[in-house]
Amino acid sequence: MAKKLDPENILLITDSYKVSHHKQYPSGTTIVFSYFESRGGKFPEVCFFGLQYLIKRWLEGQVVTAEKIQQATEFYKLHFGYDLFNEEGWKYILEKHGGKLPLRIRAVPEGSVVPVKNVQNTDPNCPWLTNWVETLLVQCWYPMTVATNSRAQKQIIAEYLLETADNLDGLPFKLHDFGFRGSTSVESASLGGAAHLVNFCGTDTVAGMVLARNYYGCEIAGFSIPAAEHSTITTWGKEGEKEAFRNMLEQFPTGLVACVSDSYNIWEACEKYWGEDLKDLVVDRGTNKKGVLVIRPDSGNPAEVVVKILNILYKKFGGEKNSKGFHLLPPYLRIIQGDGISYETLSEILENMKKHKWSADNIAFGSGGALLQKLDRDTQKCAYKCCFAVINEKPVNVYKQPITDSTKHSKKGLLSLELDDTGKYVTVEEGKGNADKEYTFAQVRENAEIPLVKEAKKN
Ligand SMILES: O=C1OCCC/C1=C\Nc1ccccc1
Repeated sequence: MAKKLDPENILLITDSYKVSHHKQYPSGTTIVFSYFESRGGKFPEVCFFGLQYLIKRWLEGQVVTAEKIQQATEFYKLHFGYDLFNEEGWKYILEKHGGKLPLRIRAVPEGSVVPVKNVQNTDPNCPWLTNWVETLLVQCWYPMTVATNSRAQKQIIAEYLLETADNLDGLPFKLHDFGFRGSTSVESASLGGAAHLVNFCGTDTVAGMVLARNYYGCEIAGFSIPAAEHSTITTWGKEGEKEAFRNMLEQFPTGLVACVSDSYNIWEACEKYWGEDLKDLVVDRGTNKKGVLVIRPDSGNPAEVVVKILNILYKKFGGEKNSKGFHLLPPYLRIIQGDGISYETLSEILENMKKHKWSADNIAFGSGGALLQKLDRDTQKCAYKCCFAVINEKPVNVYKQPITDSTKHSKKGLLSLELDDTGKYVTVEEGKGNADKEYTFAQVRENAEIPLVKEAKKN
């Protein structure tokens, strides 16, 4: 039985080819300076988020130990078939820096909507370290892209609320994270779930709130409510669906409760069960116990199904017109559409509601795969490139400009390396091994806030 490897060993968290890179830089290279950027993509603006987690989770403190070096040495000997691994280099970091990484990572504040981050080695003997950590740091593409995609949907919903609702008060709970099960791992769900929570407060992805607390100091970053799933309805049988619904109202006598209602016939569920047989219970729960019933369709064409349900419920429960002249169901009755929701489909649904004079206040959305999973590094074209180096004390601008793809050219030259007053390139103070600027989740949310909300808060 092969000896277990430590999956948290930073010497094993890189691309294999990087293990050979310490032999490939020009001799005399003392500094490698690289930057991370989104070269544009689906969204013109990107919301930067997740670096703090990556640093605290993987790069902070004494991350190098003699045991980890030994383990990596043995592993890479097997992997390459001979001694290629830079054992000396890592031993140097262990001895000189006590196992902390002599790196300087600068980035815009978490949550800000400008995509710039740069990295450099701070010990002239470890120029190969800057790009060793590329593999890990480029994974920042994921939380950044989720936060960006989620924020773009916040913008859409805010616009429709401004047009069809009295105010933006409901915005934080308008897009609920349904994506935990569709995520590739618990860690990616935690990162993506936290990224969504930069923009909203509604989530079922518990892992996201765990990360928000553990890495951004937020005690509770999201909220949810008691809600049915198909199994808790269908176990009552088709004949028992109405009783299953009644049970929901009785088991959760106050507050919001959501009930998926499309197991058999959503039209009959709204018309007969909610609209007639259980109507008094719904109204009483609503008016006397501040209860809100949230009816959840989960199939059919979302834009059509939502409007058809609104019309049925209006016929049965009545409603009112708001200050913008749009219809609103009674305050104890709302809808959540959690099927087929994405940046692309959101507008179709909201536009169809608006066309039929329905306020966006009547509805909330749930999104799963599109929110946390249907993205990749190309969505925002995230890359990490070396743009500057110091070789034999000479500054060198570094760039690539492939003749085969001009859009892949990289920025060149010093983006913001420290200079001392004699114009010499100084290796900034040794990596203290910890992030000297930490952001609270509240600060991240404030940095990411959309202009429409900032405007509304002023008035
Ligand atoms: O359907 C689902 O699939 C994925 C996990 C969450 C989920 C529903 N949750 C929910 C929460 C609050 C109001 C309504 C539903």
